Amino acid sequence: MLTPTITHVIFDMDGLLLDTERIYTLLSGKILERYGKKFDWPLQAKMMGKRTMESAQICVNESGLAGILSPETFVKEREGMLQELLPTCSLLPGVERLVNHLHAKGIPMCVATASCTSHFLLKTQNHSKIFKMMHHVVKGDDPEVKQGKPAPDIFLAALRRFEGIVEASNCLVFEDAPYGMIAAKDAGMLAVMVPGPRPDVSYHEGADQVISSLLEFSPQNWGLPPFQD
Ligand SMILES: O=P(O)(O)OC[C@@H](O)CO
Ligand SMILES: [Mg+2]
Repeated sequence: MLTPTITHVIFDMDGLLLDTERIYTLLSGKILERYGKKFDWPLQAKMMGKRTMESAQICVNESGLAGILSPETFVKEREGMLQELLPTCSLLPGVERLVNHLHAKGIPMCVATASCTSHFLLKTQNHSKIFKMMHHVVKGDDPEVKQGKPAPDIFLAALRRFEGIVEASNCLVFEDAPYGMIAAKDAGMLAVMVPGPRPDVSYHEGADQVISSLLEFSPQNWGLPPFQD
């Protein structure tokens, strides 16, 4: 295969840069338990990458709680626990090494996350060094993002905010979620999936490469400068 020429990188955030999906899983499970329901991976896969109210609506509907638990109540019951736990999130393996490397080599990078601004601030408050290296961040509540993932809007908005004219085909997206993968591919970009600890390969559909963590990523395979170490 010809080595692609990647000139720009777009990072998803939850479950890709930060280990926040475990917090969402824990809290969604806690709330559903109160209503005698279980939170499982197929449901999580439908929620990952979705914006707050969209993911709450999916959770309530798919758990058969429509009419019993409203998405607004679900979000309200979860909010207090999120405020407490989100600032405790850590960087996922390989993030610091890759972001520092690309920054040192002058590769423009940005973040495209379904996270709303208030949650973004909680999640990143202890990781400013990493996020300072991003050229820009597009969040789920950005006015330009009409539709959330799996629509390509957020990645197209991220593309437009780089300096100069950048081709989607020269952009590499890193994502953990099936809907995020669809969004990246529909935006005309190349995409590496880091699916996290889940065995079900059916969710890897459409990825140009699947790796178990960013520690496995080889920049030179994408036309990016190789690691020195
Ligand atoms: O950062 P991403 O993975 O787009 O998702 C955030 C969203 O799942 C949390 O509300
Ligand atoms: Mg994600």
